[in-house]
Amino acid sequence: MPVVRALTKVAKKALLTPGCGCQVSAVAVRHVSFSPRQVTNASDASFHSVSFSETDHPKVLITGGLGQLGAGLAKLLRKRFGKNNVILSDIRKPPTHVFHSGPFIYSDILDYKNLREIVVNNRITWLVHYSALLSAVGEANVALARAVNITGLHNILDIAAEHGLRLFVPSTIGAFGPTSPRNPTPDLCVQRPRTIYGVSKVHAELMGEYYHHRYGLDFRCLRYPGIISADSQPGGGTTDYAVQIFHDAVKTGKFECNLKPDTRLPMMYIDDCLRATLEVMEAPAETLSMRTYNINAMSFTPDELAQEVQKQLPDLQITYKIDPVRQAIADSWPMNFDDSNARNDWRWKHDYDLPELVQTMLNFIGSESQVAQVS
Ligand SMILES: NC(=O)C1=CN([C@@H]2O[C@H](COP(=O)(O)OP(=O)(O)OC[C@H]3O[C@@H](n4cnc5c(N)ncnc54)[C@H](O)[C@@H]3O)[C@@H](O)[C@H]2O)C=CC1
Ligand SMILES: CC(=O)[C@H](N)C(=O)O
Repeated sequence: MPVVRALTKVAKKALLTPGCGCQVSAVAVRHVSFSPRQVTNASDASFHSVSFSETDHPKVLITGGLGQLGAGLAKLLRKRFGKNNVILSDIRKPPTHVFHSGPFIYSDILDYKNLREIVVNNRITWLVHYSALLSAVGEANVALARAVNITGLHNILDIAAEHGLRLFVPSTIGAFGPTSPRNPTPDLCVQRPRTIYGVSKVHAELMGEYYHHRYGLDFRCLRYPGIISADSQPGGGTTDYAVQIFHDAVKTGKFECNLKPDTRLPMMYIDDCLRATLEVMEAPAETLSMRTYNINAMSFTPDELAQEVQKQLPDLQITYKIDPVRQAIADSWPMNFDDSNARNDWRWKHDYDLPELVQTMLNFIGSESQVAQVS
């Protein structure tokens, strides 16, 4: 098999070369990295990488940037690294305010050559890979979820390794399953998820860690809980109810919940999630004892969330109409997340607990709805 032979030859060469990706220091890792795909495609494989010393700031590409989290992350990173150093990308047309807030580019993660062109032409040094189909939409379209979440990830990994990028791929509480310890769920335990979303995320964790050890890829991964945001809509997950309740409470005073009242899941306000992402990306490599970390902030049930919202909006009426697909998923996920390794290694600390989350969401959505009524 020529592919295997070529790989073996190059791997041997790399192992004999000082600074091979296997046991090198963090600095060397950034300078020497290679991708199996480039090696097998090009006979004169040159292991190009852009080192951070060439630029003052990282040059960041965010894939899947028009979802719930991407625009918020772009805003945070642009504040830190400059507007033009952060490129948002997606396959959808950006809304006007996003289009005018900084560089946006079309990028389909299933198109390997186009991705490579973007990385090369823009001298990208950090890649934040947000494209994915989430848990509920993934179950509704398994073939597409498999393509985007698994084939797409392979493209991302190869391009990141080939160009010496620092790569962030989020994982999720959904990477665990019914046989995992659920209360609390530690970083290292049985992971046998029952959704294509979860399976693809375990695959991403393992592939990223493998590329780190095998090729020196600077892979970093956080397992996010359900993320709650006021100014962006969730993309079809099991935890979406915890965003929708705020919008419905303010707009109609009624909310129909698709999970049972006692379904406990780990959750986090978006500002904490995005800050954690920046912090782990900036953490010195020697502080990271692992490449995949749980992060957490709070854990609540629909009933507990509704009671907290009712402290501010006492007339809110809650009814329950259970979605069997989402309920089965939620019942297999962690109830509480143990994030002590993140807290110890790189000093992760959340700012928002349930009362602050509820106050912040209601303030934001309430003021938006007042503006809408005036105009
Ligand atoms: N929002 C949450 O509660 C959590 C999110 N995560 C992870 O964080 C990441 C971002 O999540 P969200 O923003 O909530 O997701 P989302 O579902 O809101 O957005 C995903 C984006 O990926 C894009 N996309 C789909 N196919 C694509 C393709 N072929 N090429 C390029 N882009 C494509 C979509 O157009 C969409 O804008 C995902 O990887 C997700 O698994 C993890 C745990 C919790
Ligand atoms: C927790 C997640 O990964 C996401 N919000 C989902 O519910 O699918």
